[in-house]
Amino acid sequence: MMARSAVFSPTTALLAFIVVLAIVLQISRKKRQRESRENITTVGIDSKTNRYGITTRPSALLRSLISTSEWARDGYRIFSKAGRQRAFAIPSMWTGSDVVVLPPSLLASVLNRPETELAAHHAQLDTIQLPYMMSDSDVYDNPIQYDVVRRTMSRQNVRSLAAPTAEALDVAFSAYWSTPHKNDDGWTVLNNWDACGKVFTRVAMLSLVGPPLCHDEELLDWARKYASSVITGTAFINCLPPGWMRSGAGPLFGLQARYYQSRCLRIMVPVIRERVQKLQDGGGRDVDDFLQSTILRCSRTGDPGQMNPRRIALRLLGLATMSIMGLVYVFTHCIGDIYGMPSQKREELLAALRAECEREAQADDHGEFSLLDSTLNESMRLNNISVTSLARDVATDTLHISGTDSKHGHGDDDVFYTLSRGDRIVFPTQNMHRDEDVFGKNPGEFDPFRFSRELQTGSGRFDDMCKSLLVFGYGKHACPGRHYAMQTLKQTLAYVVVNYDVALIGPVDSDGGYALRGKRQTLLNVNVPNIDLKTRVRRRT
Ligand code: HEM
Repeated sequence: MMARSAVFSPTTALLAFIVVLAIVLQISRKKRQRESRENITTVGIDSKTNRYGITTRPSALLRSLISTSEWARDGYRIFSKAGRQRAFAIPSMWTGSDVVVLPPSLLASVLNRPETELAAHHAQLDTIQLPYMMSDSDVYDNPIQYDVVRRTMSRQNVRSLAAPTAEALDVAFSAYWSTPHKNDDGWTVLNNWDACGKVFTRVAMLSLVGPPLCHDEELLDWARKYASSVITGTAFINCLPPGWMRSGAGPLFGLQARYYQSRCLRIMVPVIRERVQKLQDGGGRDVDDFLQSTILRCSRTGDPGQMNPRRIALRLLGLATMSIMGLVYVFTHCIGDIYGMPSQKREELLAALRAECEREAQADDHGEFSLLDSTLNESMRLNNISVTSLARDVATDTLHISGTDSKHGHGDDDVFYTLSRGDRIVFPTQNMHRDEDVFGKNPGEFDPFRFSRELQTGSGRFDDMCKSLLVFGYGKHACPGRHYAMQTLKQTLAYVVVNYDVALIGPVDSDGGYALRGKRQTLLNVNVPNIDLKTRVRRRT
């Protein structure tokens, strides 16, 4: 009773009222944007007028916190599907106005436009809100570390990372997935998110900062916490309306991340300083790792400020965060998908995966596409980090985009969209990934054989499926870490399947499957991961 009355006290109610009022005023005062765009219907507001009224804008933006997923699904069904390919818009608190959702047919022509027309930078920063979490703006405004990823993690180069990654995985699983928590019956209870987080932090830090830093347990712990707090901080910051409310309250949500960042820097900077010094003294030419490549890239700028060890450490920490969170998000969902399947199907899949791992271990030549890839692709297809993605901002006063509409079935009509500076465009990736016309029947179901089956039929549809799988983006800003990410995910999945029995803890259906499988919560544009899911794991060998 006491706790209840404290929550609903008059002071709390007044405070809540003031906060809501401030949000409404802030949104209402937002600079006048064009109320409606020709040829673009806004889903989520009065469909007859397709216009915002005095109260509809704040209310639509507030509703976007819980309705974005539903609006994107409706918009995709009505406007974007293959038969139609029209753009639509959805109100979003993220931008404090509408975001324009373009149809899949425009992917290639739009995402390869020059930055002077459609800019990725600001929209990407808004996706992970780094300015609130990182103390040096040059790190994200001038991301020269991306060049190092492009070069060292190319398809050809990434193979050399497989052996050290395998070693790191063995150390990580032995340390984090087994004793000392083991019960008498050999099972260990783990929090899925944390347990996978620890494994991937170790692996990612090995590839990015190398020894001795990647063996420092304290640093690994801070780096994992930093990555996690960037994700949570971003989710909350994006729910604040842009403008004074976001810039005022955003730093508070970034405080935790900044604290973890300072702990990481305290450990990283002295080691990086030594490396920089060695290089400046003419030594260290024989060292060939990601850290060294980053230092060399910084030195090539000719700007002494780029050789600041703290700045270099932040560049690596930013990349580590992108890697850790991407890998952990994908893998925790994959564990949920595989071990949440109905028991008979799960056992069939595990047997097939283990047989494949055994074959691959013996073969010199690894298959181009395997059941491991198929399982991971299928899980990534179903578990998008966000509802819409690949955001870009219009960087010219007016941008014309031409498309087609085949609504009436009489061939394609040309359609022109006119966008203004600052308008944000996105693609409906979550709905594209669940499109029956592309991925076949039961597109909402986890079918780990889906991709490998299509490949075997040789129908050619497999190529279309892959082109429509946008987990790593598309075009010139597509993820440069994707080859490394896929290789590492594959190695990790093989390791778990071969070495562990895993069971999800939670309600079970009559078919032996996890009763809550496929249930997702979405906050604004982000699909919130289930960070409370617990598993029981037992070493098989
Ligand atoms: C499963 C893991 C990962 C996923 C799902 C993922 C996803 C993505 C996506 C969708 C983009 C494109 C964003 C856009 O177009 O706006 C992207 C960009 C990027 N990713 Fe990843 N990523 C993952 C792992 C990694 C790793 C391991 C690294 C580096 C070691 C990395 C580094 C980057 C960088 C630097 C960019 C920006 C590229 C640019 O703007 O030109 N990612 N990632």
